[in-house]
Order: sequence, then C-alpha cells, then structure tokens
Amino acid sequence: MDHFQIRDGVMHAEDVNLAALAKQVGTPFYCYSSATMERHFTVFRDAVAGLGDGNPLVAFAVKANPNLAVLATLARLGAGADVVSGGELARALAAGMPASRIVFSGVGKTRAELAAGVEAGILQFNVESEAEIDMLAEVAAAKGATVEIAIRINPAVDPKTHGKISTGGADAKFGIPWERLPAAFAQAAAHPNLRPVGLAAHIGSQLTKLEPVEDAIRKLGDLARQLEAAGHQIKRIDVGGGLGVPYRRDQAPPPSPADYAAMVARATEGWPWRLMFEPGRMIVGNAGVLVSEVILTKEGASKHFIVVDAAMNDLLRPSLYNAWHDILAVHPKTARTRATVVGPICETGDTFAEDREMEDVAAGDLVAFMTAGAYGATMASTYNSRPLVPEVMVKGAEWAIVSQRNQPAAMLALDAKAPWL
Ligand SMILES: Cc1ncc(COP(=O)(O)O)c(C=O)c1O
Ligand SMILES: N[C@@H](CCCC[NH3+])C(=O)O
Repeated sequence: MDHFQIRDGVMHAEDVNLAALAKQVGTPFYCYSSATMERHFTVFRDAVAGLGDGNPLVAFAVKANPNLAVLATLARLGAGADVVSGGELARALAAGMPASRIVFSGVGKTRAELAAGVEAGILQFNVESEAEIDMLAEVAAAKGATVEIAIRINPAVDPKTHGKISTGGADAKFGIPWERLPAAFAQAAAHPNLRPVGLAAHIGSQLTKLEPVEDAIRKLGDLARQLEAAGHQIKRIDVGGGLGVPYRRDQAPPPSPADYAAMVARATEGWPWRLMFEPGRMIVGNAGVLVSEVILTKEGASKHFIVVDAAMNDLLRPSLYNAWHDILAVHPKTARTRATVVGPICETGDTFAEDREMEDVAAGDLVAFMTAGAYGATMASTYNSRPLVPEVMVKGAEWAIVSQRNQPAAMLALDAKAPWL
C-alpha cells in the first residue's frame, strides 16, 4: 500500500481541509478517509479473487477499527467481519454485515457470546480449544441449532513480528496445537449440534515476511487433506490476517497485497476449498490519521520537547509496543528539528517519538500521527479522565463526525454513585 499523504493540509484522496476540520471538531480527532479504505479493501479483494474455490470471503478484522461508519463502508463493498467479542458481533450486525459473512474468533468466548453468535446465525465459529468445542455444542443444543465451525490451529511457526502481537508461536495461547487437530475434529464431529467444516490459523499482526504465513497455509492444506482422508468434509480454510503496512516513509514497505496474493496462490494451488481472509490493519491503517495540536514546546536538560494535545490514551501503540508513527505537520514546514514528542499524561511512557528528526513545529501548529486508522481509536482509554476523542469520516468534500465521545458530560454519565453515597 502507498504511504498515505497529506498535501497542504488536505488528506490524500479527499478534499477536506484538516485545519478547517480541526476548527470545527476540536483537537485531537481521528480522521478516516473513506476513499482510501475502499481502495485498500478493493485492492485486497481483487488480488485474492480467484483463489481457492474461486469465491473467497474477505472478513475485515473488526478489532482494527470497529467504528460503525467504517464497518458500514466495508460492508457495502461485500466485506465480511471477523469478530472476537459480543460487542464486535453487535457492531458488525448493526453496520449491516450479513450474518452469513461473519466469523467469530477468540480464545475465550463466553457462553453468552457464543449464544449471541448462534442466535445471529453467523457463518462460522473459529473454535480455539477442546473445552470450547464442548461449550459451543451445549450452547447450540440448548437453542436447537446446528452450527458450522472451523478449528483454529496453532501452527507453531515464528511469525517474526513484535512479541506482543505474535500469535502463531507454539507457546501462544491461540488455537489448538496442530498435532491435536485430528482428535479435536473427531470430538467436534461427535456432537450432533456442531458441524466441523473448516480449519483456521492466524499467526500474528504487522507481518513483514511472507514465508511464515506460507508455512502455516501449507500446514493447513496438509491437515485438511488428512482430515478428508479420515472421512471429514472440509468446506473452508481461514488463513487469517496480519499483512503489515508501511509505518515509515524512510523504510522499505512490507510485501504488497499482490505479493501476498501470489504467495497464497502458490501455497493453495489446486485447493477445492473456500478461502477466508481476515485482514484488519492493511485495510484501515493508512486510511486514518490522528490530528493533534501542539500545546507548547519546552526545553529539558538536553531535550527539545514538543507537547501535543493527543496522548497515550488516544494512541497507545507507541507506549505499548514502541511503535513508530510518522508525525507530520499538517501544513508542511521546511525547517527541521530534533525533538521528543510527548502528550500531557503524567507518565514518561506518554511519548510518541524519542529524539526524532522532524519538521520544526511550534505551539498552535497541527500535526498528524500517520497510519493511525488501525488499532488507534479502538485501543483508546479515558486515562487521566481524558474524554475519548471524536472520529471523523471524510468522503470527497463531505465529512461527518462518526463518533463523538469527547463530551465531558458523557464521561460523567458513565459513572453512577453507589446507593449509599
Ligand atoms: C484472529 C485474528 N484475525 C485477524 C486479525 C487481524 O490482523 P491484522 O490487523 O494484522 O490484519 C487478528 C489480529 O491480529 C486476529 O487476532
Ligand atoms: N493492537 C495491535 C495489533 C493486535 C492484533 C490483534 N490480533 C497493534 O496495534 O499493532
């Protein structure tokens, strides 16, 4: 995917001026480009179009950005949804995702969440443990339903990504160790309310190497053939998401959707099964920015600090993963500086960039944290009693506030006094 651009204060692919928007909605705010996410989805969908049985499902990983406007935009293009909680399921349905395109993943789905999925009549549960097989069977039986499941395996491959977002290693909590898959499949097949029809794997996020994904996909194929030889009927194989996106314009980009699709085509040649994909970050990551205003600059003993009005509660990735987000002046500057960019929160970890060579911005300037459309607003908190920031969606010259969670009154309303107070 291309590096996302802001040209003279206007977001790539859209006509809305970010400074004008900042005046209207206040800073900080997330801004999403509808055209960019549509393009990313279409590029991915078209790249994988003919693979497997020729009718793949691209199920957007809702966790990356669960905003209803985002989900509705993708639903209209034919996207499905990969959900991991009752809340995400409710959002996908509310945004107009048909249940027939929803897959429910997650290592600890509760009975209530399983029941909500059964009631909605979703396409498939990706079951991650032997215990969950029995739980789901009970829940489905109580509702008189028969549900289709895939079993998520732990393929024991090293995805070569950040430890906190790696899910495919042998000791990760996700999936059933692949060696136990035949037994788990037989266990599921013995339940009259379960129909085990698929296999799934997802090895990690922000993947920049395709070989581990290819290894996992080949393992899925071998196992599917083995299961068919044992008399099971396989319909679908879910290869997960995880394709990385470019976060830095000074570094080589990760593999493109075309590179990824070529690898999948190679690894799945001759497969008769329906393929499922669960991309999140690559659809929305570079379709969003977090716009923030510089409150002030200050000099430390040896550091030049730029204090912005966004903080780690708004965009957690730099604090949590030491993740890099490019920080650009909304109106480009020619002068450069070396600065440490921090938010107002009372933690040293509230740092977005450490001693970074960047444009020389001053109090009152707007900056954009780039590639913030994925795992941005969705991971925000109200730490330091900072209200959640608004999210804005832009489409051409139109824009709309698509969540307005920055009202202090709304924050107070979330608390209730105990009866004795
Ligand atoms: C089961 C599952 N599917 C899909 C995704 C989406 O990953 P990404 O946003 O990296 O494409 C994740 C998160 O890594 C996940 O846990
Ligand atoms: N939250 C992570 C990605 C987690 C993927 C979830 N399986 C990030 O910001 O990079």
